[in-house]
Amino acid sequence: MEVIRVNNLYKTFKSKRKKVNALNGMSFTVNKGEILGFLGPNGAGKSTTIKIMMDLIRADRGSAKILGIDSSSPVARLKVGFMPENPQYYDTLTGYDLLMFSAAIFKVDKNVAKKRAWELLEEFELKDAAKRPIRKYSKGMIQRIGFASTLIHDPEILILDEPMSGLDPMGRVLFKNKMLELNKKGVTIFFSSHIIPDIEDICSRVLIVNRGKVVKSLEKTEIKYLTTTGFKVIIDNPVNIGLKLEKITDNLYSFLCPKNNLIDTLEKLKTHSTEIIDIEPVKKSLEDMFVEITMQDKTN
Ligand SMILES: Nc1ncnc2c1ncn2[C@@H]1O[C@H](COP(=O)(O)OP(=O)(O)OP(=O)(O)O)[C@@H](O)[C@H]1O
Repeated sequence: MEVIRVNNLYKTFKSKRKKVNALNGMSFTVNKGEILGFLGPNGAGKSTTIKIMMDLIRADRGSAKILGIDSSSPVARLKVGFMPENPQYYDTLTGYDLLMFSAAIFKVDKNVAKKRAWELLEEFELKDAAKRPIRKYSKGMIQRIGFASTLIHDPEILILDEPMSGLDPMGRVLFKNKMLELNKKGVTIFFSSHIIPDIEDICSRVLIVNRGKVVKSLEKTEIKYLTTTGFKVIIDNPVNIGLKLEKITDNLYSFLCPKNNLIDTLEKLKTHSTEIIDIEPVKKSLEDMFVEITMQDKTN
C-alpha cells in the first residue's frame, strides 16, 4: 500500500541574478512499511522535495500526497513526524518543553503527552538534560531532542531530512537502531542522507536522485547483487588460464575473474586437471555505484 506519492514536481528558484531548476519532474512513491533512503549529491533537490511534502514551500507544478491527501492540506501531516535539516527550535525552551509543545501542536492529551515525553527523554538519553534550555544543548543533543519531538504523537510516517548529519558514531547507531525499532512496529520511514553506509545499513530501498529527479530506485536485494563486479576463484593447482594467479598456500591459488568472463574461465579450467575450491563475489560499494549512476546521468 502506497502512503506517499510525489508526482512530477517542478520547482524553479528565481533570484535577481539567476534561475535554479531545483526539481525537474521529481516522482516516486513510498510504500507502507518501507525504510526508504533518499540519496543524492549536494543540490540534487532532496530538501526542496521534502519541503514541498511538508508544505513549507509550494511546487510550480506537480503534486505530493500523503495518505492520499494533498500536502497543501494540514490534515495530510497529522500522522507524520518530520525533522528538518539543521533543526532550529525556540532555544529558551527546555527539552521537556519542546516535547510538550510538539504534543500540543498535534493535540495529544496532556497526561498522555507527559508520560510519552519522559519515555522519549529516556530513550534518547536526554533525561538529565530535560530541564535545561535547548540553547545549552550540543548539536548531537539538538538532533536527539528533534528526533524525539517527531515521535510524540506516535506517527505512522516519519520524514527526516539528513537526520544523522553531524552525529558522532554513537549517535548514528542510536538513530539507526531507533529507526529499525520503529519500522518493526510498522512506522514507514523516508529519510535523506549523504552517508551511504547509513543508507545501506537500514534501508529496504534507495532512491538515487540527481538534478531534480529520481535516476534510479534500488531494492536492498538489488544493491546486494548489482554491486557484484566479478568473482574470486580459488583452485588447487597453478594452471595457466591467462589470469594472474595469487598463491595462498602450496595447494591453494586464487585469481580474480571479471563478471562477464566467468563462464569462459570455468570452461578453460575444465580442460585442466584442477579443482575449484571456492568462488566468492567481489563487490563494489554502493558509493561507487552511486558515483557511476550520477556521472552517467551527467553525460546523458
Ligand atoms: N530558497 C532557495 N533559493 C534559491 N535557490 C534555492 C533555494 N532552495 C534551494 N535552492 C537551490 O535548489 C537546488 C536544490 O537544493 P536542495 O536544498 O533541494 O538540494 P539537496 O539535494 O537537499 O542538497 P544538500 O544535500 O546539499 O542539502 C540547489 O541548487 C539550491 O541551491
